[in-house]
Amino acid sequence: MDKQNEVLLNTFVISKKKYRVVYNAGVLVWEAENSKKGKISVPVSDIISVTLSATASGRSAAKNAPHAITTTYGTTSSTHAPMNEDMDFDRVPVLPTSASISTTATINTTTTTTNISNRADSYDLLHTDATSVEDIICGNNQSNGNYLIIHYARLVAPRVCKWRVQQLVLYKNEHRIVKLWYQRLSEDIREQNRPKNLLLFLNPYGGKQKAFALFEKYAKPLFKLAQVDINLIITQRAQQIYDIMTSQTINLNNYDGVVCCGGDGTFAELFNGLVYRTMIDLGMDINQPPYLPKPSIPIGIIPAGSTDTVAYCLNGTTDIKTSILHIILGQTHGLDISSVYRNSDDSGGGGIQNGDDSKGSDNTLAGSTKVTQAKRRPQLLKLYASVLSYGFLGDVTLESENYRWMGPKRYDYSGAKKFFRNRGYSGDITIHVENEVIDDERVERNNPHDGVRCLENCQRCLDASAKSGNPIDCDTQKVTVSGKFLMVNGANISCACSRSPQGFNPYCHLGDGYLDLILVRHTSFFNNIRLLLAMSSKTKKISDLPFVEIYRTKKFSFKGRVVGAYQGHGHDNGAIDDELDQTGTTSASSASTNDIANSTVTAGRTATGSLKEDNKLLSKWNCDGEILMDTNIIVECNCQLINVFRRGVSCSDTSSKENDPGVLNCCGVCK
Ligand SMILES: Nc1ncnc2c1ncn2[C@@H]1O[C@H](COP(=O)(O)OP(=O)(O)OP(=O)(O)O)[C@@H](O)[C@H]1O
Repeated sequence: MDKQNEVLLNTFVISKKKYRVVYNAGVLVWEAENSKKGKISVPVSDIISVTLSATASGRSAAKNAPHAITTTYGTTSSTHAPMNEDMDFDRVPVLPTSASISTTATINTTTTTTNISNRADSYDLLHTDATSVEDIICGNNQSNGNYLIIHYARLVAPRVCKWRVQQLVLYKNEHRIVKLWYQRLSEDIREQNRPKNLLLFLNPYGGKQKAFALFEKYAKPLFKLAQVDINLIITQRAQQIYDIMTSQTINLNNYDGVVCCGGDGTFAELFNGLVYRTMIDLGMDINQPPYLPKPSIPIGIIPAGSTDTVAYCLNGTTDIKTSILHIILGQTHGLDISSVYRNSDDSGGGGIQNGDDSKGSDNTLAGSTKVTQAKRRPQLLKLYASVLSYGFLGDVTLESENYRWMGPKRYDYSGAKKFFRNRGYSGDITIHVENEVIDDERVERNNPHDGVRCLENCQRCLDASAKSGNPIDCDTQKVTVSGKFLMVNGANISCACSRSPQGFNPYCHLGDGYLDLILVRHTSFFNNIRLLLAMSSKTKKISDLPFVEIYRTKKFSFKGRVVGAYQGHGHDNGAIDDELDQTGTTSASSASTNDIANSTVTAGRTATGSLKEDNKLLSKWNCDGEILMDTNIIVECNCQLINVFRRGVSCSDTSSKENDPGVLNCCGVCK
């Protein structure tokens, strides 16, 4: 019979009670006989491992097998003590499954070149037929075992999106039947598209500097249970992940994925390195690439940083076990990545990828030299996944680096200092807004306030993925916004985190190809307090505040302005600031915005003052937590440029109006 239609149906004993157990069409269902308790079902895509055992606990002599770990610290190697078997596992006992297959379960961390053949061996071992694997795993005694131990992942706390490993122990006195179930489930698990070999970078320096301890405690036992080989590289310095990824010494074809254990900065190094590596492999000019190529290998993040915004937005939580489980289960989805380019007058400011700019090559603020500039591509500075922020957040990041010894508290300290100063930052922003004509009326195509969150199986992201190779021609209008801002933020994702559950905009999507540009005008100190309260609220959104504007766009450019620098005015709450707050403008046209007030000059082009003094009056861009030295930039969102291990967030709040079946739902942030 066709395997898909073959139904396994038997009675097993679970915790001394008889259960009817069915396995059909990739779903395992168990239901107590003579009980009103409901059925429990688990899809095979959530089953992590299945073991045949002679005992209900699954313990065997193999548990005591020594476990050597060799870890690469940058370029030097050292050997660790055997792995601690008594790790927190949500009280699920660690089974002998992988412990007995030392080549599989060992965390292989010697240099990548010497490691490959070992990993290949272990991989082959895992892919031999079920009987021989069973013999290896269980030993002769245990191959006659009548216990089938199944480990699976389950969403145990839907409101906070937490997943955990659960254990199901099935017993039957007929070994033949238990073995049949074991073989069938093992086979179906092997057919799942899951990573078997991962390259893992660990940043021991980020967050509370506990990444290695967290890895040992949570990641190692889970990878061991799922029989995933890990090549672990512990970083020794900043930028090392980027350097390793872009060096051709590492053969990415030997891995099913590259994962990092750290914060947003560590993840940024990883995907920057991966995209640049892809450009290098394709022989592209990495400084002025004509387009950004999609890497073929998926990446993942195990949160161990300070804010862990990316992990929170991918999984709806910064819970480390949840992230590891999603990596193990191997589902991947596209994630938008935004690219930042230098916006210098001679860069042309346009001509970046997708032919999108063939129409808009005059996207620098001065649009006069269209023909010559269209051919020049601006210089690529950096890629980011969460947010690019100018003004308040840029200054906080810049200053907080001086207090890294404080750990995550450094942001509170620097943030408070900057908050009380309430500085404003002047600039001109040109936003490419897409329009469509409905009933003879030109309306904005993308509404950032549409109330549609990015949840599991997000339709908006699925549509974007289907269209990405086939861009839709639409009417793009340039909107110019000038004035003084507390912050200018280009949010690639909602940027929610445990401290800001709604982030900048809870309706921002992970893979729709658009970023949300959030402009917070410079206003009173009282309004800043309102902003702070909204940012930390579970229900309020900052877009409800009258001094916050959100634009959904694929592209924007920014030029900072030094205001009244040589008129003897201070820039912190000075009279001129108030004056300029009122002159802040928004105009929807493709006209140049060079006609700005006489008292202002565009950064880097001051006529009388020194560049150094100008720079003091400007802010810096915070790009995924790192500082960018360029002020004048062009930003583009690249639809689903990278594939990340994530499942998407299932929404638990069924009472929410946003989750009506009729409303378009998608992946993102749990309430
Ligand atoms: N061994 C190391 N020594 C010093 N710096 C390192 C090392 N390894 C990585 N780094 C750098 O540490 C920086 C901060 O790391 P990361 O962003 O992961 O932590 P974080 O800033 O505490 O967390 P988050 O970004 O989530 O707030 C990264 O930019 C990375 O380049």
